[in-house]
Amino acid sequence: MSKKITIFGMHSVRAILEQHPERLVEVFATRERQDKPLQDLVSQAQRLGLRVQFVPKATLDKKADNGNHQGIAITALEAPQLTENDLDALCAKAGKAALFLVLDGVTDPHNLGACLRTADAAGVTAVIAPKDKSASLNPTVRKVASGAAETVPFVQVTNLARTLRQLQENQVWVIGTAGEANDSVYQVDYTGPVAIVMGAEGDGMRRLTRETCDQLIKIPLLGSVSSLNVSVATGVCLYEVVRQRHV
Ligand SMILES: C[S@@+](CC[C@H](N)C(=O)[O-])C[C@H]1O[C@@H](n2cnc3c(N)ncnc32)[C@H](O)[C@@H]1O
Repeated sequence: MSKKITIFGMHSVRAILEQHPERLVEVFATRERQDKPLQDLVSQAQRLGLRVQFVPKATLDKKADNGNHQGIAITALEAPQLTENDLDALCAKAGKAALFLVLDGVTDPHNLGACLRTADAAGVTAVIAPKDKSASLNPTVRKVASGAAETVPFVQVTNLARTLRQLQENQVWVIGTAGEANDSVYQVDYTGPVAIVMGAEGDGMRRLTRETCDQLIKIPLLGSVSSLNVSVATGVCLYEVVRQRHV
């Protein structure tokens, strides 16, 4: 039986209503807000046959752990957990278009949420992260992801270096990112199946992760800072892939 989770905020709730209505258990909306976007979402839930419970704002504040719920929260069944066992099938299904975002130890929920949001926008096949020492899909991540945590497959693996080798066996070219790399993000051909590996906020990629990559790339930095925020760097890399594949 799947665990029940709380999801809040208009975008995240809409993503579940539209993409996974079968996972919905309960819907709570605030009595205090009557605006049209919220009413539309409530009507959408009611059309699905769900009973919407109208509750005081304080009840939603508590459910969202004081996060910005925008007047709506739901209880939903957690999506089935994906692991390394699912990767071969994901590679086979995506074929040449496979695009993986690998996060080696991103621990800040806001960064994970922002990476998922960008991954969704860029058409990523799946986001991969190690089970340990990484942020997991908590309510803050889901809210920051703006619905993307409900749409992008999130694969949690036991051993990241082994997972990168598994991707390589599936003909995926594994590209690590590091400020001191020789090649620029703009010099690589991303038209075949690729995985882009991002490092942790503080230390970057771990040694074994870095050594397993087929190639390392840097994003040129022209000012005085020594690195970009990991979610910003993710956006730069993924959108170079999008530019090459779709523009
Ligand atoms: C805040 S940085 C980590 C900085 C860390 N001190 C290091 O040396 O990698 C977090 C991650 O964002 C990505 N990143 C940030 N700036 C980058 C750059 N200029 N080129 C390539 N990747 C970058 C890398 O994935 C990096 O591991």
